[in-house]
Amino acid sequence: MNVPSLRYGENDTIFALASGAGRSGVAVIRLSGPGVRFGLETMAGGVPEPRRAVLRHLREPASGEVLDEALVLFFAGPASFTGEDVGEFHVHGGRAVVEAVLSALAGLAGFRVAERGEFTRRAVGNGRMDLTAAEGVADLVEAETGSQRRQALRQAGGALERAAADWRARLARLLAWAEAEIDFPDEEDVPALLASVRENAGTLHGEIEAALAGARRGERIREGAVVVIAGPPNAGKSTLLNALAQRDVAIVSPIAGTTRDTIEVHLDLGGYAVTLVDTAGLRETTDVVETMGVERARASLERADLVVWLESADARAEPPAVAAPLLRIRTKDDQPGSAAIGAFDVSLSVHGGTGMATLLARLEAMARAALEGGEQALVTRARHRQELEIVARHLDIVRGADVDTPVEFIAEDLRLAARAVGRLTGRVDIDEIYDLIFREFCIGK
Ligand SMILES: Nc1nc2c(ncn2[C@@H]2O[C@H](COP(=O)(O)OP(=O)(O)OP(=O)(O)O)[C@@H](O)[C@H]2O)c(=O)[nH]1
Ligand SMILES: [K+]
Ligand SMILES: [Mg+2]
Repeated sequence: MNVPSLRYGENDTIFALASGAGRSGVAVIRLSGPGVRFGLETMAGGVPEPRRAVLRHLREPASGEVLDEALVLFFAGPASFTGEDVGEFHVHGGRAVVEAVLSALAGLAGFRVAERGEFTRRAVGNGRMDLTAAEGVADLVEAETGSQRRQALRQAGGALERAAADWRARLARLLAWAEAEIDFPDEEDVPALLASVRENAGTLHGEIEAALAGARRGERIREGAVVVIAGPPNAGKSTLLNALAQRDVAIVSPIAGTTRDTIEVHLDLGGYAVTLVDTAGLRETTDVVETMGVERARASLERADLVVWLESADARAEPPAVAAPLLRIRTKDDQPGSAAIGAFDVSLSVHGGTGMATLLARLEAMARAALEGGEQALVTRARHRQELEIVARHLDIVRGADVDTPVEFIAEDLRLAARAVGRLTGRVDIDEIYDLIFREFCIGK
């Protein structure tokens, strides 16, 4: 595979702390590259049998001082995560132990600290996985909810990689037919050949449209559905946000116009990731800062997957027209005059503790309805969607071609479609795409 080269030291042996920073029971230090055997011999007194954990003293190479007693593992390339020789030290997770082992490694010839995502980048470079699977690995590390974990696991396991490889192979075959026709034109065969190319392009187009149909759910599972709390000033929006987040995130006060910025909180709603957004109360105002807050609130309403509209007896207003589904809530149920508020879906009082369970159940049901099945989605990022939309556009042109369409035009559309699939999986030279993706990784992955 053709992979952009790293800025420096592709042949270096890289190492990093692969487990979390800070004190822990066990810390895992990972090494990968041509010097791994040498590193294990120098520090652990030998190279263990592949995939067999052995207990060894780790020594500082120069002084021979014992740094720790560690579990040592060796994975011989190419049957390893990166495709290179890989080693692991499972050491006691104290800061001084980790520091000592890392600085001993740094002293070995040809060894250096890994860049962000470099282990996975090498895995892609060595054909162990494609870019979409690498993105799945990054998502797995970031997963906060069950649905995110399941989706990431499928993707890291190559669900989109396999589909894309199949699409690309079929596009290549169609392209080969079209190019053969350009090189060896045979007037008689043209209609039959064109019919076959059109039919195959149509089938492929259908499969890609089906993948795109699940894209929104896939992306929402990954990023979290956006639930926006909105309403007039003092309706109790920030109070509700704090109650749902179970901590004091937003300032609450009896002064109308307290919240100005949007405040975001990540919640796990019945296994689905949700970003809950508190907004400034919507009203006409001459206060410059509050006006900016109201503008931000309106922008949030536009990107909402669900709007939770709050009203109370002392803060009444009709909701604005929004594209997303809207849940109308009557707050401060404990207040006199609440009954005067008509049409609402849930009535609650954060102070009185009533109605909260009903609201949570409604929110969970709406999240489930919006996202269920999303963990099966192939398309989980805007990047995937954008490339596949390009593929679909070109295939749509090909399937609609007629006898008068020059075969060169058909070939060009097929080529552009294949190139977009190539960008999706990383089987092209595009440094920016790599940088975009691997920037999200932490060191040691
Ligand atoms: N009685 C009663 N008062 C409440 C309840 N919830 C909130 N309040 C009060 O209503 C006032 C406004 O609450 P906030 O949460 O700041 O309202 P907000 O909608 O965020 O207000 P802005 O940010 O200014 O738009 C505060 O004094 C809260 O204590 C409730 O359930 N019952
Ligand atoms: K307030
Ligand atoms: Mg507020």
